[in-house]
Amino acid sequence: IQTALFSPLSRIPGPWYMATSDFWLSTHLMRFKQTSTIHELFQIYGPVVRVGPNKVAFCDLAGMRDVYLHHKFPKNPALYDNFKIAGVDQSLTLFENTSHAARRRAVGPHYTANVPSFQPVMHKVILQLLDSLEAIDGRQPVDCLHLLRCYMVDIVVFSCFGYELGAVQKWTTHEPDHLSDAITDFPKAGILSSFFPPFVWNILSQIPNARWKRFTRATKILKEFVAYRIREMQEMHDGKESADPSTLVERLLQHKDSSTQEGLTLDSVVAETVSHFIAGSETSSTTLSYLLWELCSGDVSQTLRAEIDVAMPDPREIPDLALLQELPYLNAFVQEGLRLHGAVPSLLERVVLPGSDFQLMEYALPPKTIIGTQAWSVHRVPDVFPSPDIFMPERWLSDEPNVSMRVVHTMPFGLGTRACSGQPLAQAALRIAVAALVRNFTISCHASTTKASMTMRHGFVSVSCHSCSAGCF
Ligand code: HEM
Repeated sequence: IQTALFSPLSRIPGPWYMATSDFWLSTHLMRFKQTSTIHELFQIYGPVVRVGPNKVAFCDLAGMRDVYLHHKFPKNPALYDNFKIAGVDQSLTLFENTSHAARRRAVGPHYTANVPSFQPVMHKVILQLLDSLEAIDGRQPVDCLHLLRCYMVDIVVFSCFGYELGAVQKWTTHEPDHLSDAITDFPKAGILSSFFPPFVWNILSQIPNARWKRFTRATKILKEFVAYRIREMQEMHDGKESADPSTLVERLLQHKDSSTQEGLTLDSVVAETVSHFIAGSETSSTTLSYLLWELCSGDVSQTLRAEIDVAMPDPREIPDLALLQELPYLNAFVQEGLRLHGAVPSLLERVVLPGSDFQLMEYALPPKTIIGTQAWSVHRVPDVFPSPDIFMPERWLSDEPNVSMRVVHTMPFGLGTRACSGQPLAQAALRIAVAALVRNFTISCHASTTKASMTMRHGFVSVSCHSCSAGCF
């Protein structure tokens, strides 16, 4: 009664029961439906909805800019602490803006400076993937999400360590790949474990089933892999610093804070690197799977194929990134895929700071209110994106009216200082894979891949609950 009727948030519309307890929203989160539930609430209650005793969701451009760009409110620790790596912060989870800015100075330049130099390896991996598919020759359907995850794992591991893991090769030869499994398991195990006290989770993790044990030990597997490779790199360099660090780990090991001159602890380097494995592989491969799903429809794939056939005369010669980034229909296709199927569609929760005197539309929000918007809803505002549920790359072509308005209404990589640092790598990997696959294959859906099987399930990132849920092609 107190929180529903007498809280400063009681003027904000929303279902009455959601104002009484966070339990209701959690039930949707547990069923991987929080994002679509909040989207439905916007349609019923309007652009500002109270979704918990202390939580407000909104879908409004001015609010979006205010929260993420102007006020730069810190992240809600209750959500983001779940992504700490064995209790250690990484850039996604750092609460406070100053410590985040320092970490970002260590990480950010890696992706802005080095991505073009990763191209030879990205080309090598995608050619291995083409070879594997050619060997199958359309005789059986391919679980694309799994294969594309291997593609991304190979790229992200190379970007972190300069080491070629061979995940796509292992996929081809059916070798077990515990690292790729651990990357997939990590977010699901994180969500599941957050519903139990640690001692109960520890007991559950003792259940004697090999696959279940690996699931519950996902963080440990990732940490051990990263720590081992870091030791190997340190021994290789034998204390010598390379002048121009080309891998993420080298950059993190060399980093010194500009004011204190202190470096990062080894635990922080491990946590930061593990987080890039997870943030980079699952997100990009899910988005790629959805792009393939859209390619199964005739018109889009024909227009894209016509453009790529010209840009890529030799099907085995992947063009330079600079050229791919100039292809208007490929760009529009990727942009539209990120709009409809971006892998982080959910509430990016922030906390209103004391003293900020924050006003969201006509509502004054007290300090410590949790607020956020979600890409899923922002990307479906019908006034900005007519027929929002239809996949229509044409809406991004530069001669279309209102393209610049659409650009400011998109946030697949988040917004402001906390936006995705890996965006240049993701954008490159998406373009290279789409161009190579479209130039070499005709893609069609297996009977098991339906609209229902492709319905997105989302926690914080979109998750696939069984191996085929994001597409057999
Ligand atoms: C299509 C692919 C991707 C999507 C849709 C995506 C989306 C996002 C979003 C929305 C955020 C901000 C989350 C927030 O505000 O809470 C984020 C953060 C982050 N992403 Fe990505 N991401 C993708 C690929 C990647 C890749 C390839 C990497 C690196 C290998 C990466 C590394 C990160 C990191 C380190 C952060 C934390 C940034 C910070 O707070 O400083 N992401 N990503």
